[in-house]
Amino acid sequence: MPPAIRISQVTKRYGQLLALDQIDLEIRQGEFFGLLGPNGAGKTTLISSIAGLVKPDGGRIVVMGHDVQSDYRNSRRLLGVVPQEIVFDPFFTVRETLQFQSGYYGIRKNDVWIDEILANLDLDAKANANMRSLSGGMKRRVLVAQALVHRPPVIVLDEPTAGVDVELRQTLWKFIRRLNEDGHTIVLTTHYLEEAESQCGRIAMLKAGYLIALDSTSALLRRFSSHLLSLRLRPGDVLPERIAQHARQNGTQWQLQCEHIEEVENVLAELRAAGCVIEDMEIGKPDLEDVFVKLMHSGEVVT
Ligand SMILES: Nc1ncnc2c1ncn2[C@@H]1O[C@H](COP(=O)(O)OP(=O)(O)OP(=O)(O)O)[C@@H](O)[C@H]1O
Repeated sequence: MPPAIRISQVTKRYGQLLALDQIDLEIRQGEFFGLLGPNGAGKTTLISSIAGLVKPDGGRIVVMGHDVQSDYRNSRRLLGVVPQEIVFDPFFTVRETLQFQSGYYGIRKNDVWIDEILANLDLDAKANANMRSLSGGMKRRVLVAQALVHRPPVIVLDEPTAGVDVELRQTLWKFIRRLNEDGHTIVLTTHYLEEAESQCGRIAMLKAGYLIALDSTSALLRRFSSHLLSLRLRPGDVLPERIAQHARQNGTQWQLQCEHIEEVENVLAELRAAGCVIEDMEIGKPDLEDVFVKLMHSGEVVT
C-alpha cells in the first residue's frame, strides 16, 4: 500500500526567501495528520505543492503512488483540497457550483453524493441560493463541499475553521471524522491547536520552512508538555525549601511546573513528610500549545 502522500526533499524558494527547505514527510493512508506552524512557516506552500499548484524547486511529491508533477491528472483526482482563501463564482448557485466541480472531474449525475455532502455540511437549505448571497462561513462550507465532490481518498484542509462559528466547527469535524473512519486520509492545517490535539493522530511542525517536529500527538505531549501543579496550603503552613525554590506564589496559591506526573507525586510526598496540609489542589493538563510554544522558541528539532 503506497503512502497517501510522500514528500521527498522538497525545497521551494520565492526569490531570496526559502519557503520550504528539504522537507521529507510521509503521510500514511488512513491517518488524520496535522501540519502546524506559525504564520509564514510554509504550510500553505507545502499544501499547494501537494496539490500541484506550486512547483517546488527541488524534490518530489507523490500522492497515492502518483507523482504530482509527471502524473498530475491522476494525483489530483485522488486529492481533495480545501483552500484557505475563499474563491467562488458569483453567478452560480451552491448546487450548480458543485455540479460544475463534478464535471471538472468528468463525473456526471453526481446529485446523490452532492445531496449527502450538502446535508452533512448543513447546506441543504442553501442548495439553490446564489453563492453571492452566502455568509463567509457558508461560503467556507461550500469550499469543503467542492473538495469532496469527486470522493477523493486524500483530503487536505488548509485552515478549514478560520472564521467559522462553533456550530459549523462541530458539524464539520463530525463529517471529517466520519470520512476518516471510512478510510479517507485527512491532512489538516490549523492555528487552533486544541483542534489539532483532539483530531490528529500525528503532527508535523514547520518553522520558517524547516520541519522541526514529527511525531504522534501523544508522544509530543508526553515529551514537551509539563503539568502545572497548583496548591493551596493550610494557613500558616510553609513550603519546604527545596520546593519553594521552584514554586511561584500567586495569592494564596503556589504553582509548580512539573515535567512528569511522577514529579507531582514526589512533591506531594515531600509536603506530607513536612507536615503540610493541602486545602486545595489542581493539576493542569498538558496541551499542544505548550509543545508548540516550546518548540518554536527552542532550537530543538524532533523528527
Ligand atoms: N507567491 C509568493 N511569493 C512570494 N512569497 C511567498 C509567496 N507565497 C508565500 N510566500 C512566502 O513564503 C513563506 C511561507 O508562506 P506560507 O503561506 O506557505 O506560510 P503559512 O505557514 O501557510 O502561513 P499562514 O499560517 O500565515 O497561512 C512566507 O514568508 C510567505 O510570505
